[in-house]
Amino acid sequence: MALPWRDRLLPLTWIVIRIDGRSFHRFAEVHDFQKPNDIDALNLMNECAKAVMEDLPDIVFAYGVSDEYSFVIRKESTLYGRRSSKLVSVIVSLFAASYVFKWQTFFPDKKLQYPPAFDGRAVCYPEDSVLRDYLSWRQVDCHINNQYNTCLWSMIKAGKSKDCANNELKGTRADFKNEMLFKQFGINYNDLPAMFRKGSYVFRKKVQSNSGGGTQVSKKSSFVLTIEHGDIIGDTFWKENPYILGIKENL
Ligand SMILES: Nc1nc2c(ncn2[C@@H]2O[C@H](COP(=O)(O)OP(=O)(O)OP(=O)(O)O)[C@@H](O)[C@H]2O)c(=O)[nH]1
Ligand SMILES: [Mg+2]
Repeated sequence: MALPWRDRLLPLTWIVIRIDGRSFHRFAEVHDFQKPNDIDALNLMNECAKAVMEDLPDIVFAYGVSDEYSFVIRKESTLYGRRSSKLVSVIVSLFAASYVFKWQTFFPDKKLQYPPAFDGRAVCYPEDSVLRDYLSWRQVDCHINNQYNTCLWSMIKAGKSKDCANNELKGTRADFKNEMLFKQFGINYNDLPAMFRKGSYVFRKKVQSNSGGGTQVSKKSSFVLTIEHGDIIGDTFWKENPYILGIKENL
């Protein structure tokens, strides 16, 4: 048994717990997910992330793509004594249980064929800028994979074998793929849903409301767990929402 202090994550650092679906290549096949993106499956992932964040307020942000989700726990958190095994296992099991619990809502006509499983790992990021770099990296990965898979499945749907399509795409650049999608398949890549191109993120959105009446109207703000899709690379998103990570410097 690991000694508890060995399991403790470095104090005052961002903790990122990344979970990933186990053998989701097979899971997607067995459950006949749309290729390359299944809207219902992605929405189900997003709702599971939201459920995890509802349960654990110390998670301030989550970013998800395909079968993975990264949960960001605030620097000052002392949740479960910052024990890695406890944090990872609680988040993974809560996510997997939510996936089964909510399955029927997203797939009312599909039976869940077997229990899904997720793995998880914890990484600490002491610097705010490195946490932002991590999130940008996951979003770049989403873009690269999605652009590749959109080309691949357009070619396969047009009659090419998977091997042949993979060979044709090997080593090609982003602009080549964009042009191929447009010229051969009439797809303007930028018109595809942002959820496919940019992934999804969950955070507590600040909403302003008026309270009181007559001359006593005052603005009140509250925070609502929200799922959105868009750019989190660069400063714009974080400048517009500085309260999410509480990072004010260097913006
Ligand atoms: N058709 C379809 N497949 C998806 C979708 N989202 C995820 N997947 C599948 O899930 C896989 C996720 O990739 P990985 O996590 O690298 O592979 P994995 O099969 O889950 O294997 P391990 O994570 O190593 O256990 C993708 O390669 C797809 O096959 C989707 O929306 N539609
Ligand atoms: Mg996986």
